[in-house]
Amino acid sequence: MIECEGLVKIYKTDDLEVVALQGLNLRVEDGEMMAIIGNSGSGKSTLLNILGGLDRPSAGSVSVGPWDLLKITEDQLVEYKRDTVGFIWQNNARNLLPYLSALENVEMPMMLAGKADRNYAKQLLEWVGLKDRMYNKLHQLSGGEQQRVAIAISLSNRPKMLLADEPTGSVDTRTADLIMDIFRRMNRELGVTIVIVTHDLTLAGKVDRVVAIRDGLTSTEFIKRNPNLDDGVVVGLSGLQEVHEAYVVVDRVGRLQVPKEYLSALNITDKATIEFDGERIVIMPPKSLEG
Ligand SMILES: Nc1ncnc2c1ncn2[C@@H]1O[C@H](COP(=O)(O)OP(=O)(O)OP(=O)(O)O)[C@@H](O)[C@H]1O
Repeated sequence: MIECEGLVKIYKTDDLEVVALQGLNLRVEDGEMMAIIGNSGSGKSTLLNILGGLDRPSAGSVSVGPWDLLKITEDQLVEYKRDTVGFIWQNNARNLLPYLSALENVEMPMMLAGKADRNYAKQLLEWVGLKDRMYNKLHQLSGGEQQRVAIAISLSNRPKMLLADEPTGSVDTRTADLIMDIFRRMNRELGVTIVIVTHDLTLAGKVDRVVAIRDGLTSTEFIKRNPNLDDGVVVGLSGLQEVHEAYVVVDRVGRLQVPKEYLSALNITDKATIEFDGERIVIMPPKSLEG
């Protein structure tokens, strides 16, 4: 479904260039539900905005299904966003209309797209657990309930891919669990491909595959050892590693990212020695050329 290779995004301001993505590789299969984690500023939102067609890549290649997002025209982009992508943000509720009911809020984008479908709108609200609240005005709903209305809206165009940027960032743990259950259902029953960007490792631990981004590059992949086990409680990165196997990502030309803390522990700055002993590849500080 998603293929990024050597994806680069440079933000240019008057006197500054920020390289937010520096040649990122990522592949997401059709029907997969996965998470992207990474420190603040590592490029997660940039990647999601590019995948959602909200921002243009600078170089490299990125495609979603049949769409090449580097070459796509403005008109095609409108079509792509309308038909392929569903988007969920942390504070979606601010994009909702408080004086309309939950149902009217879900119907509104359908009407704007010329595809009004009251029954489907009702079904979506039922799916997100708001069957009994669909006629309530938005302002009568709690923050968590509003976030679920937003999820229903993101599915109203029957997207093939759902992109969620910190979807549980402003709700409590119980609501976060509920939202994850909704995602899982949408993924399993409707086959929607789901990409979740999160800081929350507990949340990330609930999906089968987690990709970590560091400095605008995919650095590590965590793959669940037993995908049939739904969710053990994951606490911190070590928790993630208990349920998931961690792999360093090696790109097509053999590049991989060595964690900064390993490099600084060995005082490796710009060069290293690399040796192959038949079984392992060993990276060491450069050998002195003298003596
Ligand atoms: N519109 C912009 N103009 C200039 N620089 C930007 C812009 N958007 C993002 N950046 C920079 O690009 C880098 C990646 O930002 P991005 O928002 O993708 O990170 P993130 O991993 O989503 O962070 P967070 O978890 O804090 O949201 C950062 O250095 C950021 O300052």
